Amino acid sequence: MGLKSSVDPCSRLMKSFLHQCGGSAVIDGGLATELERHGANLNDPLWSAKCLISSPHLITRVHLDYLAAGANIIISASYQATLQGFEAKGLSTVEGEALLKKSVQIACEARDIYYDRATKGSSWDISSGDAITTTKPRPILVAASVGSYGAYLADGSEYRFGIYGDNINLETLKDFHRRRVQVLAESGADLIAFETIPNKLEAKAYAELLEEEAMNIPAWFSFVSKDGMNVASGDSIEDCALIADSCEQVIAVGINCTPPRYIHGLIQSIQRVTSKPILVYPNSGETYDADRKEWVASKGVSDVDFVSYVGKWHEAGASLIGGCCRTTPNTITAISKALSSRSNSGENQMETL
Ligand code: MET
Ligand SMILES: [Zn+2]
Repeated sequence: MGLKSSVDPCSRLMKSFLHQCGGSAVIDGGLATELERHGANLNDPLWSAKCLISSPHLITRVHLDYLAAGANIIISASYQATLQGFEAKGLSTVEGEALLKKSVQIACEARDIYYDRATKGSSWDISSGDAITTTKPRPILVAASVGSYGAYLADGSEYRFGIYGDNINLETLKDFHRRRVQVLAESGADLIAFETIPNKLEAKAYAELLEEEAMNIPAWFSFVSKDGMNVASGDSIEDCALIADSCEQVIAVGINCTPPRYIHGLIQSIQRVTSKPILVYPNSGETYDADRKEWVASKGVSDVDFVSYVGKWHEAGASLIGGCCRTTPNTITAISKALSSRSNSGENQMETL
């Protein structure tokens, strides 16, 4: 199923998707860190997008693992895939654009494979030899990832400072992102996931691009915070969420790659300024050392701890919940179970959607 329609407003479509999911939807977990766990070496300016060239089969495998774990939304491997980054590797614009599209194709193919397996089920009609459909497939969306300008810089800017200096302004950011977003908007994805947005300026650049280029695709805006009150640059989360709120194509607003302990307060702040659905997909709580390009394990939370937050986040108003860096298919299985047990026990808040 898709979210695109020229008739219905984007927001109504998101609400209907959530309704079909039983009131809340499961986002997948960390993609890049899961690729690494499977042996990929992502110590490269392209990070997970390196696998688009070197090991696309691994990306398929991780998407399939997240689908098996219960994800309703899988996010493509384009977080750090930029035309500028591909060019620095000696690739042409045509080749770069093909790789962007490939990231979405891989996710769509994984969904097809998953649906195919799920609809066939495991039973067979002995007399005819036909497969008997035993499972009703759940709705699954493919989100095309767009990482921030800081992600392209590949120095952890989006976390560390969140601001890009005097040379970067609204127009520079729009110019930087324009073609990539246009290509992804035409790639067959159901929505664009603007991830790890570290400041107001970049949110504004995305909102203006979506409107000015009349891109016919819904989007979500997801911010990153290091203190539970502001986004990484120090801009307030409310100001950022307001920009998302005023953009018609934005179907959900939230937070990703932020420690679980900050999420509850951030949901409350976002809720004060928007009635759009709220999404959260925190990281494991570990810290990323951008100089050494590795995660420092000391402050992480276990899957059990992570999942103990899920009910609270849902109660506070988040209707799309998943995981970001260093979360795994196990985390997503646990989130999926936690959300469906809430929905089965009648605790989900359908009336608020
Ligand atoms: N969707 C991206 C990933 O999981 C988000 C990365 S946040 C630094 O790889
Ligand atoms: Zn992350």
